Amino acid sequence: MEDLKLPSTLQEALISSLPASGYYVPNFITPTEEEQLLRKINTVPHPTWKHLSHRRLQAHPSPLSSSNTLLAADLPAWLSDPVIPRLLSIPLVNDSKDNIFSNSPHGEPNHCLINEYQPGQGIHAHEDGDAYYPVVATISLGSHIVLDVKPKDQAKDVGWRILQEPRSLLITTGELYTACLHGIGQIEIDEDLGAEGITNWQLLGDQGAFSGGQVVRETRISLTFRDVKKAQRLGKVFGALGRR
Ligand SMILES: O=C(O)CCC(=O)C(=O)O
Ligand SMILES: [Fe+2]
Repeated sequence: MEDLKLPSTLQEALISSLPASGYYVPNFITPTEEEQLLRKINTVPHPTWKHLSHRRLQAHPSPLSSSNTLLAADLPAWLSDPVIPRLLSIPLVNDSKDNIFSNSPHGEPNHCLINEYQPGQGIHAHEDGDAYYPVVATISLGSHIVLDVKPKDQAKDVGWRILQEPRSLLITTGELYTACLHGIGQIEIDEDLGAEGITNWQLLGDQGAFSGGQVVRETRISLTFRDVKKAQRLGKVFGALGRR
């Protein structure tokens, strides 16, 4: 049995050097769970992947409509279990029943984007916008990656680098979601890894794997779980059409 050591509250996982709030949990899933997820993701029928120039992606249960509405449906069980219950099991603070999605419109994630990056691929600096409740829970599979974060306010000449190990969970919310941009460099080797440049260095599960200062990327898959604010059940959509 592979043991998981989850933090007893999210405060233990707070990345304190970042604008509020980012949380990092190494080894959020086991190697066996990682393998099972990768197998599922890689055996979905080919058309499910949307190919972009610098990555490919799947949207579950489906992509958002042009008005940012989700056709509400359950996430596939292989994607939601055990990840979502585990995520919701971590209290925000001591002696609280609240978790990171307690105040979101649906009380839990209803959407998951799966991004795949080959070494040398990335995603330009962007914000995730207001289609979603401002919490993103990202699980990394297959390889580490560095997420670059900077304030939207260009006058602020600062930035942070978050190292995401395989099997880790990163939660971005608060100011980090609303006032910052995030992106992933299109490079094959991450360099300058260490306590100086990596903002979550003290929270890593295996600092030793990165202490040489540089690591070659392999194929990395991210699962980004979010709560889409506008979600409509199919019955309601048809009902509305019928009334026209
Ligand atoms: O792959 C990641 O970790 C980031 C993906 C991302 O920023 C997005 O899908 O909006
Ligand atoms: Fe994003």
